[in-house]
Amino acid sequence: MHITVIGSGYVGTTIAACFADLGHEVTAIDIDEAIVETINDGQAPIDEPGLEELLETHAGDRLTATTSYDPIPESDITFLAIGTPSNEDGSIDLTALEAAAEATGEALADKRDRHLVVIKSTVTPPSITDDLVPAIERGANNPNVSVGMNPEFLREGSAVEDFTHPDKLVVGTTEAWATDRLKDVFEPLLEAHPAPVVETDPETAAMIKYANNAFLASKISLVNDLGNICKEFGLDAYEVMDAIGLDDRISEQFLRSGVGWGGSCFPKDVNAITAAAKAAGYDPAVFEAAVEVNDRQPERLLTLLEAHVDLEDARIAVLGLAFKPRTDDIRNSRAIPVINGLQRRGAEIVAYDPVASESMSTEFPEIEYAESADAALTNADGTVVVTDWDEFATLDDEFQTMANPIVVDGRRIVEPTDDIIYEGLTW
Ligand SMILES: NC(=O)C1=CN([C@@H]2O[C@H](COP(=O)(O)OP(=O)(O)OC[C@H]3O[C@@H](n4cnc5c(N)ncnc54)[C@H](O)[C@@H]3O)[C@@H](O)[C@H]2O)C=CC1
Ligand SMILES: O=C(O)[C@H]1O[C@H](OP(=O)(O)OP(=O)(O)OC[C@H]2O[C@@H](n3ccc(=O)[nH]c3=O)[C@H](O)[C@@H]2O)[C@H](O)[C@@H](O)[C@@H]1O
Repeated sequence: MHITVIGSGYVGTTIAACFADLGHEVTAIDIDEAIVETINDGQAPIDEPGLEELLETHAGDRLTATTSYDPIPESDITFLAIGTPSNEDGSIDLTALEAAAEATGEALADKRDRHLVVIKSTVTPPSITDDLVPAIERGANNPNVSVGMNPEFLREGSAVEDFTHPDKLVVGTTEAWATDRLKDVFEPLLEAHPAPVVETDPETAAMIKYANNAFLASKISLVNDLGNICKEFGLDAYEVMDAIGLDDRISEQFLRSGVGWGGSCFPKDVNAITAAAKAAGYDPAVFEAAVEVNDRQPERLLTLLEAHVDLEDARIAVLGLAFKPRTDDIRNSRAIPVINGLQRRGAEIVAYDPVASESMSTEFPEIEYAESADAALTNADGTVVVTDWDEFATLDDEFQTMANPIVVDGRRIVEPTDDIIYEGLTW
C-alpha cells in the first residue's frame, strides 16, 4: 500500500519508518526542510533506539520524505501526525493540525478513488466533528474522502519497539471500506505480533487515547500520594507498591513513585481532556487532583534537600534533565520545576544529563552544564536526582568528591551507602 504520513516528529517519523519496514511504500511529509533532508539521508531527526537503522535501510527506497503535499492523492491512505500542544488555559491547540488537515483536503480535491485520512495525533473527541472534518472539507468537500482516527500508544525512548509490539490497535472509522483499509495497513504487523483490534467510531477512538493517558498519569499521581504518606510514616513506598502490584487488577506497571510525570503527552493530555470536559459542563475532579499531586512532587524533593542544606548560595548538582531516560526530550521535564525551585532559593546549579543538556540549555542558558555526573558532583553541597538514567545506579565513589555527600533521590535509582546522606522522595 502507498501511505503518506504528514508530520515527521516523534510519532510521524517512527510510524513512517515502521510502515516502510512492514513493506509499504511510504512518503513522509513535513514543512521543515531540515527534517526532510535528514530522513532522506537515512538519518533520524530524533533520538530513538532502532529508528536510525530503519531509516538507513529504507530511505531512498521504500521511504522518501518531502515538503510537498503533491504525493497525497497518489497514496491510498494519509496519516496526520502533527503536534497538538496546549493553549494557555490547557485546552488543545489545533492550529497546526487544522492547517495540515485543510491542506490535505485541498490536495485530495480531485481524487476519484476512495481515500482515507487518518488522524494519528491525540485530539479531543468533539474536535473531530467540530474542527478537523470541517478543516478537511474546507480544503475540498470530496465524497470519496473518509476520515478516521487511529490513536498512537508508543512511548518515547522505546517508540519503535512499542509501535511494533502493540497491546491493541484502535481503529476508529465511519465506513466499512475505511475499516478494512486501515486494518490492511497493520495486517503484516499483526501477523508478526498479534494484538486485539478494537473497531469503533473516530470519537470513541479519540477518547480511548485520553482515557489511556489520563488513567496512567492519575495512577502515578495516586502512587505518589501513597508514596508521600509512606514517607511521612517512615515507610518504603516501593515495598508497598511491589506488594499491591501483585494484584492483577492493579498490575505492577506504572507504580514508580517519585518526582512525577512529565513529557510531551501526559501533562498536555490530562489538561486537554480536563478543559474539554469542563467545556462540556463536567468537572473531572480526579484529573485535577492528579495534576495537583504532580505539581507538588518537585517542591517536596526540594523541601527534603533543604532539611539537610541551606540552599542560599549552595552549589547543587541536578542529575538528569530529560523527562525520562533514553530520550533527549525535556518537554515538561520535572527538572524544569526543580531548577526553578532551586533558583528561587538562591542556589547555584550545575546540571548533568547524558543527552539532554543541549536541549535544556535553551530553557536555562544561565546554569552550568557538566560533562559527567562525576564533574557535576565535584564540590557540590548537595545533589538531586530527577531522571532515572541507568548510569546513576552505579554512582558510588563519585559522591565522595562532593563538599557534602547529600543525595536526594527523586527516582529511586541511586544505591544508598553508609558514605552518603541519602534521602528518598517516597521511601
Ligand atoms: N511524542 C509521543 O511520544 C507521542 C505523541 N502522540 C501524539 O502525536 C501527535 C504528534 O506528536 P509528536 O510526534 O510528538 O509531535 P512533534 O512536534 O514531534 O512533530 C510534529 C511534526 O509536524 C510537523 N508539522 C507541523 N505542521 C505541519 C504541516 N502543516 N505539514 C507538515 N508537517 C507539519 C512539524 O514540523 C513536526 O516535525 C500529538 O498529537 C501527540 O500528542 C501520541 C503518542 C505518542
Ligand atoms: O501519548 C503519548 O505521548 C505517550 O505518553 C506516554 O509515554 P511517554 O510520555 O513517552 O513516557 P512514559 O514512559 O509513559 O513516562 C511518562 C512520565 O511518567 C513518569 N513515570 C512513569 C512510570 C512510573 O511508574 N512513574 C513515573 O513517574 C516518567 O518518568 C515520565 O516522566 C504513554 O506511556 C504512551 O503510551 C503514550 O503513547
